[in-house]
Amino acid sequence: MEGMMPPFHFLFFSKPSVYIDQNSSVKTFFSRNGILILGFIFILSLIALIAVGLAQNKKLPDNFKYGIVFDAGSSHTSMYIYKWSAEKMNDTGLVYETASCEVKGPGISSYASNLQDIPVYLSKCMGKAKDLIPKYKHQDTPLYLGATAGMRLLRMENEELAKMILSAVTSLFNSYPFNFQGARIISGFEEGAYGWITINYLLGKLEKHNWKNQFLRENETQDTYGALDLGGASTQITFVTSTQISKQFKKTTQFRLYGKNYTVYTYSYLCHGVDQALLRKLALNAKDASPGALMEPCFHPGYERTVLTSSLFSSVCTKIYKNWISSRNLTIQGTGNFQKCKESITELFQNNYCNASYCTFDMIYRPPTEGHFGAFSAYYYAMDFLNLTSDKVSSLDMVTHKMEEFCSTPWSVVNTAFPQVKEKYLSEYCFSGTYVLTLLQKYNLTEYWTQVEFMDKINNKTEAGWTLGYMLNLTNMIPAELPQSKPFSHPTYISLMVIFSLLLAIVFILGSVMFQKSSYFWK
Ligand SMILES: Nc1nc2c(ncn2[C@@H]2O[C@H](COP(=O)(O)OP(=O)(O)OP(=O)(O)O)[C@@H](O)[C@H]2O)c(=O)[nH]1
Ligand SMILES: [Ca+2]
Repeated sequence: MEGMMPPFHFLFFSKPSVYIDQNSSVKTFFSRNGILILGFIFILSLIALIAVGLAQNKKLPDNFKYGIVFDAGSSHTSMYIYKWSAEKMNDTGLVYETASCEVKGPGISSYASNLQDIPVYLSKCMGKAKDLIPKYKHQDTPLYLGATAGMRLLRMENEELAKMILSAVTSLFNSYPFNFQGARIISGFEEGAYGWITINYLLGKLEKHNWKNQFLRENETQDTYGALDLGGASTQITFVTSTQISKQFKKTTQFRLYGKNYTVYTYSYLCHGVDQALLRKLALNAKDASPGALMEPCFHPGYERTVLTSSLFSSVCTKIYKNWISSRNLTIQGTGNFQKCKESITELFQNNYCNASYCTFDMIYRPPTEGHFGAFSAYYYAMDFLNLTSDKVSSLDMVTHKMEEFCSTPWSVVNTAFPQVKEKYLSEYCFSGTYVLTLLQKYNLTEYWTQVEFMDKINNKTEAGWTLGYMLNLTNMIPAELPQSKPFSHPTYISLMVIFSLLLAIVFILGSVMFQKSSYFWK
């Protein structure tokens, strides 16, 4: 019987078999105990591996980070609180808006003559930030305030006053427990560029994963969206261009994001925001007004608004018209005529021209527009209210027809139909809708109506605007190079480790058994 295969239950540490030679009892003792020890080590290793795997994959308490940005615009100030997972901060699209707060009152530039009111103005939203962000995160939460066109205009008029407003904000924000990073006037160039970053980051256009969770390479990324922002005092247009632009124009910037280079054209037209445009239009037309009255095609028939003419000329954007009339009361009377309204708005743009290699109005060089555009702020407010967003209305003719109908509707009818809408907004939708169409036409974008998407909150969460891009940039949250992707996800890695360790252990035990068996065989 010597040399025969031992029964399989030998593997399970049965008594030494009867096949064993009496002389080899010492050897048998060692081999049996060796297998016992190996088996023990095997079970221990298995338990350890499973424990490591489970511990590693245990859901960790959420480690979120927060950032606060105040957008101090010309017409009003808003606060946005952003939130993201600390582990995934370099992925795209993962930072989102978790809360926002509308500061009650006008734009911050109107506080030039009452600086003492700035703490009251901002403290309600700051209180909200303190309540919403967990206390132990306050010190790590960056806080920024960026002021835009309203403050740019004030700085042109009185630099000292603009500085005093920012100092008042700085001393207030320094008294809060957040990591305050400064209050400043951002340039129109930054406003356009950060708006472009925001929408492309949120739309996932900067880098993409394919189905294997690998990053797509340079020429495989999706086309980016151009960004159109229409504020109260300025408007920005920003898009990636393939046109070779002479350096002298200084209107482009290079971004390297997630390993890809972008040549981005951006320009901010000061005084072309919707409030300043209306003021310029009224100031321009006031010279031809019969004493005390101004007929206005951009307001509904039956609408009346009385203004002091000096208020029309108080802005830097309208000062050039100042000498034409002395200050008096002026009653603006709506006539509700879309075509006339459009003609009068067209007068606000000078020298519109576009050929194959460049376009311009107001003598500003612009390469021809390319691709899709996301239009936000006042573009969205007007077109959304009028139900004229490009996904609802397919042709420019339809838009024109609807605008003609809306502008000619008597004010009493409009006012009764929308009692919940603020009078300022409601009375100006005919003007702002017409202004949006004219501006898009000046950009040569109305021919491609369906390529303009009017957007508000992207992914139903995060408002389109410059603030998110500003914070992403200042916190270095968008890497220049593509992050290296790992071949396996963490759970897959742990599972594979367990399986292969098990296999190794089994092979090892089987090997020792076989070795032992073969030693019987050669006896
Ligand atoms: N209909 C409507 N209009 C709004 C709303 N919020 C702001 N506006 C108006 O839309 C215009 C543009 O507003 P914003 O985009 O906030 O402008 P801003 O940031 O204050 O101005 P800039 O400094 O030029 O960027 C202004 O005339 C506002 O009064 C809104 O919710 N609905
Ligand atoms: Ca703005």
